[in-house]
Amino acid sequence: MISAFTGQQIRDAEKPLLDSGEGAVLMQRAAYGLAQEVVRQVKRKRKLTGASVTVLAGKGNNGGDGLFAAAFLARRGMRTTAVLAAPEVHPEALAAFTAAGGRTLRLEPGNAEELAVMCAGDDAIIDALLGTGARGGLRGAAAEMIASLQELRPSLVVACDLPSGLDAGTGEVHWPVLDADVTVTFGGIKAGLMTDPGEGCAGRVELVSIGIEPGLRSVSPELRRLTARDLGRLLPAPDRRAHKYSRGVLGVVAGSARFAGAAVLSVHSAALAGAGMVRYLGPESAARAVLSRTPEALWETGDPGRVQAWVLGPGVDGAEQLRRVGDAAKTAMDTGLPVVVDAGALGALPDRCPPHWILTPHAGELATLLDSLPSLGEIAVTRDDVEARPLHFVRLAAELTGATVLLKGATTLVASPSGVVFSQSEGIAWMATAGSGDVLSGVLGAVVAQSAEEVRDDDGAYAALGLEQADRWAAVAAVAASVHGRAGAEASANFEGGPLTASAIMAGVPRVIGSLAAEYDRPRP
Ligand SMILES: NC(=O)C1=CN([C@@H]2O[C@H](COP(=O)(O)OP(=O)(O)OC[C@H]3O[C@@H](n4cnc5c(N)ncnc54)[C@H](OP(=O)(O)O)[C@@H]3O)[C@@H](O)[C@H]2O)[C@@H](O)CC1
Ligand SMILES: [K+]
Repeated sequence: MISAFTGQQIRDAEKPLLDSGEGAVLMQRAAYGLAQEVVRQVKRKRKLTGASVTVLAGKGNNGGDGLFAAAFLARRGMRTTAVLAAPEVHPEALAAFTAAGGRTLRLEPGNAEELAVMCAGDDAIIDALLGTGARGGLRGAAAEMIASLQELRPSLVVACDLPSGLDAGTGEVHWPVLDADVTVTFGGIKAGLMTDPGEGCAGRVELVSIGIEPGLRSVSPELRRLTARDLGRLLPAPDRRAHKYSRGVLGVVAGSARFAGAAVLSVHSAALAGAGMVRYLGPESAARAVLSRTPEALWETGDPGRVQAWVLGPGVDGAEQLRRVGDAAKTAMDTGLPVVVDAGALGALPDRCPPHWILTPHAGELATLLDSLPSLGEIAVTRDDVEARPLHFVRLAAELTGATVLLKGATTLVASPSGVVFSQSEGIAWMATAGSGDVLSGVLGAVVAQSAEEVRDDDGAYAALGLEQADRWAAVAAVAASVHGRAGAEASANFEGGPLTASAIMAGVPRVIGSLAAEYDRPRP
């Protein structure tokens, strides 16, 4: 599992080392790691000697890291320029930079655009204006220069610790921000690099170890991300004694006469993601479409019989389907079954949900959901608000509803009611397509139905993540989000990176699950 921390958590971990006089050593390690990454990137395109690099240096230690890194690059034969964005910058770093032969220019009111044009053609730019000590975003000439550079699209931007203007803890962004190709981050990954909009500005994230890591081991991370290895361990797989009922039976209330496709996608995805059986509840017209795509499913017209989990809501429309949603929700509440609540069912929630109810809104649906909660008071939340502060709002929704909340997006966040948050980002932009969410609901339903026992087992794979039982449902949802994202990314790769349909995402699910199981060397069923 990858852990990410707030700027403050990182600074707290640094403190004992700073107090014992090791600050300069930490900075050297950070600067060396940063310089090495620039070397690697530049060498992919050309010879290092004579290549040009400009470091944009702010007044704090982030600027210090950048200047020390540039001094190293000057000694490796690169043509180095420092644009100093403050009257005073880190004095030792500046001295090292000048001694290595670097050229310095001062950013002043009036020369921002000229400097941007000058360095936009360089082989690399290091953004070392603001780091974890930033309050708010770039201002004045620095903001002007960054805005101009962003328009000029430089060929390689390496952010020092984090792109300047990004909040290290929340991922909230104070524009303008220069999009990085690579962010070299020190000591621990900053949470703002694993949640939007920050993650969208950070490019690839490289972690450089500087020696503070032992101090972070006992810290509860701000964000968690499951790796392929975690997924291999957590994904359910049947054993030899399995039968279809023990495997996880999923009840699905989805679709309607108008939106039959949502039911088709949700049910078929659940079947492909390994549910032992899927029971479908809906009108005859939708049921016909469901059964023609998934003959394995059962159309339930009366009492649906036993299930291990429910999916409620994709494509539901009209009083009849809403009544089925209400009936299933009541049964689930009475019997303690896990439920995935999507789309049309999000408006039919009880006042308080348990953590094994997983809500799956996108940003607009989350805004509507929050607005409908009396506990939020008079505050109105819009889709733009959620998109600007997804980590804040997904946590708030989980806290106020009591449910686990999965917020769909380029980076998918899943929050437990107590505030444990997972962030998965395997998907690709082509997945923002009609029906993609219906596929996720089916995959999640199948994973939930198969995992319920494992989640409750205090010696099981979910417990091994070190989470309380109520928080483990967020990990279950993260597993499904990751499978969905990987299926989309792999399907697009099969089309040379081309566009996707929801059906193509769905078709990729079994292969992803199979290859992830292999990742953990788990015997195949
Ligand atoms: N600690 C360590 O040993 C290690 C730290 N490391 C590195 O240090 C970075 C953190 O350094 P930092 O604490 O100096 O903060 P940083 O972000 O560089 O500068 C902020 C300064 O700028 C100012 N300022 C604030 N907001 C502003 C704004 N919007 N616009 C303009 N100015 C603004 C503010 O000054 P003030 O205005 O308060 O006088 C503040 O002093 C960290 O990201 C990592 O790269 C690594 O080397 C590993 C070892
Ligand atoms: K920076």
